[in-house]
Amino acid sequence: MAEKMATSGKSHNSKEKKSYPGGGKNSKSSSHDEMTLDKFVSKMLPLIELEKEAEITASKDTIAMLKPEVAQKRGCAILNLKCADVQTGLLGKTLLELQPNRGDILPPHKLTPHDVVVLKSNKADSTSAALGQGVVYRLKDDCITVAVDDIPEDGLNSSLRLEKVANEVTYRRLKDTLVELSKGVLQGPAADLVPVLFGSKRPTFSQKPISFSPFNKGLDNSQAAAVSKALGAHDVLLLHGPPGTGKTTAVLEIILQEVKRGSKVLACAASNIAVDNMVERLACHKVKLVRLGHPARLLPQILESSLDAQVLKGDNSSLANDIRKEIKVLNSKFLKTRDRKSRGELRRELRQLGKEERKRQQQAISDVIRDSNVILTTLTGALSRQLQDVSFDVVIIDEAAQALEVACWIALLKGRRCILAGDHLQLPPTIQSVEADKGGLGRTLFERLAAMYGNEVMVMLTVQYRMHHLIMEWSSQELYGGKIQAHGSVNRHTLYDLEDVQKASATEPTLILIDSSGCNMEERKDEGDSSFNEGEAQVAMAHAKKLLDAGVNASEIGIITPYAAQVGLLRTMRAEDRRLSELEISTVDGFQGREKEAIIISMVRSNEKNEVGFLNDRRRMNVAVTRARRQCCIVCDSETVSSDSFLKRLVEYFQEIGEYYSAMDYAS
Ligand SMILES: Nc1ncnc2c1ncn2[C@@H]1O[C@H](COP(=O)(O)OP(=O)(O)OP(=O)(O)O)[C@@H](O)[C@H]1O
Repeated sequence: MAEKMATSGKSHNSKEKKSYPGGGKNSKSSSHDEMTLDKFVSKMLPLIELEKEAEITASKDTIAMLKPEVAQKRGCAILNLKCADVQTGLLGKTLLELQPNRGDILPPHKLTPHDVVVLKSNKADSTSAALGQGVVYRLKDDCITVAVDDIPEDGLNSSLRLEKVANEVTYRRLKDTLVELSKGVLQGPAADLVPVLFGSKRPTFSQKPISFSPFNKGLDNSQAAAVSKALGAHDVLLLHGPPGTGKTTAVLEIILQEVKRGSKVLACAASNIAVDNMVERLACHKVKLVRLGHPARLLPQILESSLDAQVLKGDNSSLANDIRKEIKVLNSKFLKTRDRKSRGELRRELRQLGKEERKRQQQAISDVIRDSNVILTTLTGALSRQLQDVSFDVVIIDEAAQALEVACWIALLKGRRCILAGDHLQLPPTIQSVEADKGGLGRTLFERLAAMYGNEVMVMLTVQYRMHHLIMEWSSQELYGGKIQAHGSVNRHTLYDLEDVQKASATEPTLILIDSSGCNMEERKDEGDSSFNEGEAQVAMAHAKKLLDAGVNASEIGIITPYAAQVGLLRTMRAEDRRLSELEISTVDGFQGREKEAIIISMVRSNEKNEVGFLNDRRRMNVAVTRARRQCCIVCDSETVSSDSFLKRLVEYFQEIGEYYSAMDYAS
């Protein structure tokens, strides 16, 4: 039976995959890994369709099947809204500002900026047509602003509701990319790259190592070697960054070096937050960069670097500004006009002006793109029309091991060379459709190339800046061929080195194993078939409280558990003690890419059959353990989890090197 995790009902590819610590030595592909371009396109097209269907079904399940009031309770709809203002945003979009009809603030909801939403009349039933569709642009406690392409013809004066819907644009872009990949690549910028990435032409590197004068004087040897190898790559390099090894630091140096030698760079990642992270860290260097993407989707501190902000500063946009002012005047007229004929005329006029504004804006956008050396965007954002016909010397993808291969191709088709940074030994992208997952949609390009070319194209960073060496050692030995070292700044750091933290039995150890075996702490299942373990949850909380008592800040502690029901249970317990409000409780997936000073892992599984479910995915436990900087505490039933040899070695390592407690002693 499929296990339920706490990723909004998403399922993960949990099957064990072969790992390549540092890559096989020039290992040419096995027949399983051979993938021609044609095979790839014909395999992926139906899988993307399956994934799209799964997402649409999931959103229909939550909204169309529910009464609007229930949908609102679940946070995926907001009822009883009124349209308080209509404005024009960049590129001729219309911004509708919606406020609650009753009360001052919006009811609790789960809508976030960049969600796709439909606007309906409040009275409409689930099958009624929408007044319009748009993207959440801005959110405040008392209003929500939605960007729509066209002003709804009617209904804005009535009471309204918003419903979240599946985002089909992404899937359309993925499909368009596959079609593009199958037909036009022989002439495009990536014409020489494509055969290398599909194994029909071997990758090549410059004969001599490329020397460079680093912008970041603190680069370690492995980072410097990786940058040199990247600069010498004629087609592709995989930059393998195990947890905490400064992968983004190396990526930024590569970007700066590429710009220095005159390259035009496209820098991408799957998530907005990872792209913003690069923008923020590049901002202090004098490099001409632009961040593409809807302003509502960017961190406030990088808005200055956004395309929209830069376009506004450009000469070409002043004309567009005048047109926008005119549109605003007409818009308010439109809102007040009741007469059908006059409304029709106004709408025609608005459309015409919108068209004119778009033309001017396009010109302003082209100017900014042409003048920038580095363009940063999400992978799907790389297909936006602003980048049509723009090509790059190099495409750099951060977090590439968490991106769908098809999504990577959106960016890759625009460049002659590519650098992919990531770690295929951490969790891959989340796939909703079980069939698409089984079919291989979640297999990343990073993983495929690591399997196909191994060390021929891969370079690994080997100094990590996060974990005490004891936390790192297990992961390094199990997954990275024992090649990782802890930097001196973290090698022996402890919780009690932190300001205001006392040396105590809870804060002294680096590794702790709290064993619930024989303590009558069996797992149970909730109605949704997700596992939980009340005894373990109590023990995990008890340890968190001991840390608080010794002076550790709640915000520096994280509890990680793979199961949705256990996350729910722990959060309920957290709500009972105000001191714990900043304590973060999440799934492994929720913590990927992040860290805490102290991590408590609740494994949950405790049963007579010794079943461990998806705990046996090495990547999941690798991510969980390596989130910890100074202390990692595992709560588990050692007997159950030791039925898996990988987990057995983990338990034995903690037992041998760390402090060992029985859950019984601990709870008491
Ligand atoms: N050469 C270095 N010297 C000192 N500190 C470094 C160095 N390289 C990276 N760091 C530090 O290590 C931390 C992680 O760096 P970075 O964000 O680049 O890593 P990452 O590999 O992208 O992270 P993650 O492991 O979360 O994917 C940062 O605090 C960074 O300042």
